[in-house]
Amino acid sequence: MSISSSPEKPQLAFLGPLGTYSHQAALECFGDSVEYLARPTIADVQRTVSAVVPFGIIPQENSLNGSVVETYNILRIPEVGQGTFVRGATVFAVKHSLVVRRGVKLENIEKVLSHEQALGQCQGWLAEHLPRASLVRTDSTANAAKRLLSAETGLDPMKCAAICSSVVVTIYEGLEVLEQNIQDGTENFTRFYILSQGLDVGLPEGYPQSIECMALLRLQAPGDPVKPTLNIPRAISTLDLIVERIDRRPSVHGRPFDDIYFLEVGAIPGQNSPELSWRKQLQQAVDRVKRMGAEVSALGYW
Ligand SMILES: O=C(O)C(=O)Cc1ccccc1
Repeated sequence: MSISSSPEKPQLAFLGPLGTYSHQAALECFGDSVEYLARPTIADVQRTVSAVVPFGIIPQENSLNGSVVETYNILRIPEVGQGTFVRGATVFAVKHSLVVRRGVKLENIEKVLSHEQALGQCQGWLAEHLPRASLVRTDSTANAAKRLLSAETGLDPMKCAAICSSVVVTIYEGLEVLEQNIQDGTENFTRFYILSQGLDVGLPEGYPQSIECMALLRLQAPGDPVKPTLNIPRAISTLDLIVERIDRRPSVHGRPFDDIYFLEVGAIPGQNSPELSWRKQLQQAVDRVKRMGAEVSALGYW
């Protein structure tokens, strides 16, 4: 669904429907400089980024609940780092509400619907206030809220609640906020990656331009099972870069425990040679690790 129709604005795909945290984070970053396109899942956001829709935003990590698994699963696919690239990161403060159909009381609630991240960020509150409720995963928080309004079989909306932003009650008629700030901590932030089609497309107007100094790498042991397994810690130290975070997901090759590593890296201060761009320095580091037999690709720079 688009909420603006100016044809000259570039399009940006986000995890919809309207009212998700992805939507709010995107609005905070890009305001009215892009045309927003809601997609039903995080995977659909990545698939939508193309020559026609050059930008996307996907949740990457939450300060209470950790990495967004669906996003890291997507970062495993070869298309990321070839056509689609990570071009930036932004942090958004997340405050969850318990939202119900108007009139539903806490004692009526048997099921709580939300994105798995939101369910994880509110587990303490749920254990204390709704210990017997069953938890239902949805593709997004605002999708959970919308489902309270549909006549879905197996879901009695008068016995359900959604965890989402209180913003949804201003978008979808018939809902109300029962409880506010139910996340397990006063501080709760989600970090999002900005995606673009191609590496050299300029980011939308208004997005803070900065000197590139970060990158996301995907690192994996070689595919040939007869070769000795790559020493991952040694490969990481051979990069000789600041490693700001490491994530790990099972390999798409299907070899048990042969994981894919994701590294956010930056240059070591003072080691930058001024005549070499960050991308060239990174390429040299990647080549060093490739010579050790690793499969490495840069999934983006910012
Ligand atoms: O479902 C949403 O609203 C999202 O944007 C994903 C998400 C879920 C919970 C916290 C932050 C982002």
